[in-house]
Parts: sequence; structure tokens; C-alpha cells
Amino acid sequence: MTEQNEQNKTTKPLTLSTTRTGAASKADATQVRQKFSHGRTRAVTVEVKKPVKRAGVAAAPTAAPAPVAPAPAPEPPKPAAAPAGRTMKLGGSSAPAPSGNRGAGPIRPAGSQGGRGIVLRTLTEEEKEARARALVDANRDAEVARKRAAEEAARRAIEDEARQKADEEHRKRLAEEDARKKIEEEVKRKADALVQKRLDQASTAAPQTTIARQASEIVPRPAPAPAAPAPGATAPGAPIRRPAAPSTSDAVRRPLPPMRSTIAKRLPQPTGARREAPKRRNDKVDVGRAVEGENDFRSRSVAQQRRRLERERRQQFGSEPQQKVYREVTIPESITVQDLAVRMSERGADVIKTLMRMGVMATINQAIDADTAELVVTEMGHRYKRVAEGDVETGLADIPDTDDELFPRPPVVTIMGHVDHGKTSLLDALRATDVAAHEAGGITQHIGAYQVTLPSKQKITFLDTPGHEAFTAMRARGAKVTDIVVLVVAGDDGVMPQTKEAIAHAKAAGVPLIVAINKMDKPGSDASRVQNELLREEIQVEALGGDVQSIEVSATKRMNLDKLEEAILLQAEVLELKANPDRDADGVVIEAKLDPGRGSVATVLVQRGTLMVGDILVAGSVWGRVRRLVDDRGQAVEDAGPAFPVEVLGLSGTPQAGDEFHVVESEARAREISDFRARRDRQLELARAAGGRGTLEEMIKGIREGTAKELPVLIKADVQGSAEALAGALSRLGTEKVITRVVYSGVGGISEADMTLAKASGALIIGFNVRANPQAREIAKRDKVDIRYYSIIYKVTEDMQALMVGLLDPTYKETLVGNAQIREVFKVTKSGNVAGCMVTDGKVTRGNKVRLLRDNIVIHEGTLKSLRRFKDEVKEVQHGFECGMAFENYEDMKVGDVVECFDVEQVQATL
Ligand SMILES: Nc1nc2c(ncn2[C@@H]2O[C@H](COP(=O)(O)OP(=O)(O)OP(=O)(O)O)[C@@H](O)[C@H]2O)c(=O)[nH]1
Repeated sequence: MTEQNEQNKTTKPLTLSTTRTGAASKADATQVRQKFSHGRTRAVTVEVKKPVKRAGVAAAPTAAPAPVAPAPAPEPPKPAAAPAGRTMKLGGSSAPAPSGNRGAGPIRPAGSQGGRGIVLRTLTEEEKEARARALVDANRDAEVARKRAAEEAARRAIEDEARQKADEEHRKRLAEEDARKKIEEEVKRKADALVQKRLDQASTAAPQTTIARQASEIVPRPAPAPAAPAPGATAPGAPIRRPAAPSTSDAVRRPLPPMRSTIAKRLPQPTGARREAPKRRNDKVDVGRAVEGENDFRSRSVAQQRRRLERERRQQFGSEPQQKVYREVTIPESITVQDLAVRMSERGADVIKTLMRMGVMATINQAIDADTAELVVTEMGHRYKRVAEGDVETGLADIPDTDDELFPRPPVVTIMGHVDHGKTSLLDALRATDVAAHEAGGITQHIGAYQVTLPSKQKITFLDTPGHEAFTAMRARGAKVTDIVVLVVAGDDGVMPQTKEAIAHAKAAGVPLIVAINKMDKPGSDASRVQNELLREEIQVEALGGDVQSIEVSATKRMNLDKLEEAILLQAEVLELKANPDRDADGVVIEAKLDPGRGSVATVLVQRGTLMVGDILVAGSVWGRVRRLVDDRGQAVEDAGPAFPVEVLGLSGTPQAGDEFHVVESEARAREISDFRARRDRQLELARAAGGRGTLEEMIKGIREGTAKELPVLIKADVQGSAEALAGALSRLGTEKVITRVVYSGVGGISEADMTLAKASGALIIGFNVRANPQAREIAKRDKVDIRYYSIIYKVTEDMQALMVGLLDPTYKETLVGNAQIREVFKVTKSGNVAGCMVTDGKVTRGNKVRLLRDNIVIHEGTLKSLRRFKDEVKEVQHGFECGMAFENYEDMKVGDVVECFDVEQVQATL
């Protein structure tokens, strides 16, 4: 017996009586009559489906059609109490189900009148659980609904109560208001009456205006107003405004009422009374009243409220002692007061005050030195940290890369060699482009940079340095950025001065060399001769047992170029060239120019990291955001990795060739660094000018004394490298007798400003691959300034040399011809004194220059007037013969004097 069955037992039994209908019998349908209490019955058809042996739905109270009926339920069912597999039986009695018929036993028809119910089917476990869940949910929902209803009722009660209270309050206020109005009216009426009475009684002597004024002052104090409502409250708690005092004009117009006794007392002393009388009220709220609590009944405006709250807040916080923050302040060599104040988080005025206490008068924008700043910082309680100005560059390039960040990069190769040994041709051959054809005069004018991709996909970057000696400075820079130097030596020409120079540069830079013996297609070429000559320069090639690779090539015939490339790659492998491409880029400016169409253009070689469009870059003392990157083939690229040469557009100015560039994180930093460098450069320039003053002074002294001359020049070139090279070449032309002075050298066309400078300094202008603008040409014509245009460096040097020579005075060469000794002095009437001489040395020729020496001291220098032998004029007198000599404008000869005869010839000066 289960608990469920027990319960069923206690309720009124439900019985079923079976009535088989014909149709039903066919279909195994049974009509059962359900009996309820009080004799009510209901017919229920029960079908038994044969294939699926399932019981019909039991009509037990637990399986009522509405199991989620709201409370109160007579007795909640306990589904859990019905164990699975048990049968359910209608009619209150139960019996254990046969074990083989669990939950699916056929419905056994009960006897029509039998008290035993019929088992329809047992509930499955899921059904039971579902029912249980449904019941639990129903209970929970009912509970929630109950709670809500209770809360709602409570809320309504509170609201009703509040509303009642508010109504009551409103009514009370209205009543009070009425009362107040009544009192006011009463008082006013009484006052009017009093004034009228007084006027009637008193003489009319008192001026009406005074009385009127006094009357206007007699404003009854309002009845105590109810407490001011909360700000912003609306009716019924609306603010009650004080009635406005009657105006003076009203008072004058109205017949004056008799005054109240207290007021009347004051009438004889109207002035004093007026002073003591309560002040005329107006609608303004002043601080005093607000503090005294007057006008409390008036509602404050929102702005007033806000001000009051702000004041309270300030008072609250102001009363607390603020915790001062002490900082570490970085002080550079010079700092403005404003900047210092910001770094200390102090007010500028406080910093100025501190400075004034120290006896320093400074404005907010004035710069103070580091020592003063240090004192201010200490005075104000902070700590200081002194830094040098150059510290702005800290962290620019000193972040090292770890080994795992490094990746192989292409080698950077510089081609060096003597003029016309075939550097450009070789590069062209390697690049399969013809640059030489476009070059003016066949000379490479400035450093170009190209990257060559080999069939093996390996890359080599070439820097094309010019061969002329004027470009030595640029070549030196080329060697600095380069990994390998290819020394081009023409097989038919051998080692030449600039070959030696290139070797020296490569050695100084510690860069390995590869020798390319060029023009091997030419008949006269001899590689072994070149190798031997190189040995004299301490370059020992592999063929002679050394370690320097030497390749015999022909640029024009494109012979052995692959071998040269192999040699370069082999050398690069030995060098293990690596760089980190994943960092901010840095590198070197190879060339820079001001392009009329594109602005400042710098050709840079990236050495580390990757340069990208949009990067902020500092190069020397200029900076800018990279607007565009263009590769050596003129194609726009988005980025440039290590060893990649690229043109950069977007810089604020033109950097110097050889300047290092760095990518920085912000424009502010870029500006800071470039400002610092510009300042430093200016200082260096000044220092150089100051240091060079001695030389300049010496030079001026030399010019005054006639021992030195100078040739001032102003150089304008198309690119910075050319300008520098020209300046270098011209300065090297100078000697102790004549020097060139480069007044200015720059990039760009010749402008009016250049003309002015040239005129002021008396300089001639050299335009290298640039021209003067029309205005400048006008000035040149008007002021006779010499402009010379060139496109080949050596032409410039040749011309300048000629000019410098022209500046020099001719020299005179003296040749001693002979000596003679005066033995006798004869006085001849017509021709004056004649010296009888013996030629002791060389010969004496007519027309010779003579010097008369007495005791080895020159007492006269002049010309021989006549040379005679006996009485005849002769052309010359040889050694050992006697002769007579007369001197031009000199007759004071003495026996024993020596006559030195010499010739003078003019010699053209050289540099
Ligand atoms: N026969 C022959 N002539 C060559 C070879 N290489 C260069 N040349 C010639 O040599 C001359 C000079 O060549 P460039 O390439 O201009 O020499 P460079 O060294 O670049 O000269 P600069 O730019 O003035 O320093 C040109 O006329 C070339 O045609 C070669 O392998 N064989």
C-alpha cells in the first residue's frame, strides 16, 4: 500500500460501471459511467487500443484537467509519493500491478456495480515530474501575485495618506494667507485713518513730499509668513511673495492717512527717523539678508542655489589643509618660467614671486638658467634633476636589438675608383639601366643609390659615389654607410691617385674591399699589372696569396658581372649583415635637395627598422611626417626596410647629406630634437666664426701687406652634395698668396638675396646646374655682379684657378751677370763722373741694372748709362778687362766700390 493509495481510500470512492456498446465492442471501446457523490453520474467512453497496450487517462483527482489551479487547493497532490511503475486505480481501492504489466497494462473493465475502480494507466516518470514542476511553478506564481497585491495596497494607502496631508496643509495655508491679508488690510486701513486724522489735526506746514515719503516708509511688517517651501516646489506649496510697498507717487496721490502713534512719534525728526526706520525693502536678495535669514520665504533662483552650494563646497574644502604634492622636476640647461611652473604644477605667479624674493625679476615667458631654476625648485619644496640639453636625443638610437630580432639584410656597396675608370658604367651594367648617358659631362654629379635584385632574388644596394676628387667628402660619407667597397680600377690605366685615395678611405672606415679590374675587353688591359700595383698600396689580392677578391670585368661587354655579384654576396655572408626590420627606422641621408615641384626631397638609406608613410622623422635639424616614399625606380612605396634606399617627401626643410635620421613617436619630440640640433648647429657656427676670426684677420693683414689676395665666391647648386663638393674643392685651391672665400653656399636657384650678398661681399656667383631668376639677372646687369654657370665640377676649379692667378702680381727674376771693381774715378766735363773699373767676375753688358756696394752695403741701385772701353761705347766687357762706366743719375762713386751688374726678367705668378 502506498501513501497515494491511502489518500484515495479516505476520499469518497469513485466507481465506474461498464456499458459496452456495439460499436465500442468492435473497437474495444467501453462506456463507463462515472459516479460522483450525491448521486451525480457521467458517462465516459474508454477505448482500449490493442497494438499499444496503454491504459486510458486516469480520472484521478491528482490528474485533474487543471492541475495548476490557484490556491487554495484542497490538498496538494504529492506526486513524488507515487512510485514509478505503480498502477493507479479508480474507485479508491488499489492492488499491486502485475509485474509484467508495468505502466502499460490493459484496462480491465470493472464490474458495472462493483466497488473496485478500473486502472486506466500508470503515469510515467516524466509526466510525474512535469506535473510536480507545474504545481511548484503555480504555487510560486501565486505567491508572487499575493505579494504584489499586498505591496500595491500598502503603496496606495501611503499615497492616500500623503495626499490627505497635502490637502490639509494646502487648506491650512490658504486660511493663513486669508488671515494675513485681513490683518494687512486692517493695518493699512488703520494707518490711512491715522494719517488722515493727523493731517486733519496738524498744520499743513509739513511738506507733503516728506509726509508722502514717510508714508511710503510706513509699510506694515508682514505677518510671519509660513515656512518657505522647498526650492522648486509648486502649488499648493507655491512661494508666497511679499506684497510690494506702495510707491511714493501712489502715496502722494492718495489722501494721506493719519499715522500710527509709534510712527507719529518720529515725525518731528524726519531725518533721524528716516535713518532709524526699517530699511525700504525691495525684491533684491543681498548676502546680508540671506545670512540673517530674511527673505527666507522667497525662493532662490537656480543660479543662487548653485552659487550657495559652490560657496559651501569651497568653504568645506578650503578649510581642510590641502596635501601638497612634491615632484621631481627635470631641469634642462635653460627653461622658461612658465615651463618650470608647469613641471612643478605650481602657479606661474607663485614662481615669479619666488624668483622676486630671490632678487630675479622675470616674466612668465622669460627663460632662466638651470642654476636659478634649481634654486626655485628647492625653494618651493620640490626635488630637481638636472639634465643636459642634449639629453633630448637620449633613446633615439641607443636601443639595442636582441639576436632573435635580427634578420639578414642586403649588403650596401659603394663603388669607388679613379675618374673614368668605369664606375657608372659598371653600375649601369649591374642595373641594366643607362644613367651615364644623362650625366652632364659624363661625370656622376651626386650620390645616387640603387637596389639591384639578382636572379637568385638576393639584393644588393649600391651607392654610386662620384669619381672626381672634388667629391672626396661625399665619398668619405659613402664609406661610412657602406658595408663593402668595390674598387674599380681600369685594366688599361692601373692604380691612379684617386684609386689610392679610395683605398685610404676604405681602410679608414674598416670596410672590406673587392677589386673590380674593369675594361678587360680593351686590348691594352693587364690585370696582373693592376694587381701588382695594388700590392704597393698594401692590397694583396687572392691571386697573389692575399685575401682580397679581385674580379676581371668589362662593364661595356657585361663580362663577369655575375662573378662580381657572387664575390659581393660572399663577402656579405662573411660579414653576417643583419638588421631588425620591426622597429622604428633609422638611417642616413645620402642626398637632399629642394625640388621645385615636390619640396624638400631627401634620399635616405634605411639602416634599421622599417620606414613607413606617415612616420614622423627627424633628420639632422629638420623633421617632418613622411608624406610619400619613392624608390630608385620612381615608384611610390608604402615602406622601406633595412638597406633600402628611398626618397622621402614631407620634410620641413632640406637636411644635410650625411645626416642621420630617426623615426620618433610624436611631432612634439621631433620638434624638440630638431630645435635642439638647430640651436647646437648655430652655436657651432658661431664658435667656428669666432675661431676663424684670427685666420680672417691674418688674411686681411696679408691682403693689406700685399702678401695675400682673396677671391670671394658665392655658390648655388642643385643639390647639397654638389654645393659642399664645390666649396671643398675651391678652398683647396687656395695658397698662401691667394685664397678663395666662400661667402655662402646653398641649394636652389640664384635669387635677389644672393645678388645682394654677392654685391656686398664683392663675390662672384657660381651657379652649378642652377640659373638666376629674372630679377637676379637684372641686378647682376645693373650692379655688375659676375655670375658664372657650370655643370661640371672640374670646369669650376679650372676657371677659379685662372682667376686666382690673375689676381697675383707678376714676379721679377734677377740674374747676376757680373761684378766690377772701381779702380779710378774720372771727371768728364760733359758727361759727369766716369768710373774706371776692372771686370772681376762674369761680364758687364750695356743696359744692365747695377748696384753699387761700398763695404758690402748697397749705396745705390740704378741703371748703367754708358759702357766704354777706351773711348768707344761697347755692348759688353768680359771678365779681366778694364772699362769705363757711367751711372744714370748717380756720380758719387769712390775708388774701391763694387759694381754689381744684373738682369731682371718678369715671371708670371703661379698659385
Ligand atoms: N672599353 C670599355 N670601356 C669602358 C668600360 N667601362 C667604362 N668604359 C668607358 O669609360 C668611360 C668612363 O666611364 P664612366 O662609367 O663614366 O666612368 P666613371 O668612373 O663613372 O666616371 P666618373 O663618373 O667621371 O667618375 C666611358 O666612356 C665608358 O664607355 C669597359 O668595360 N670597357
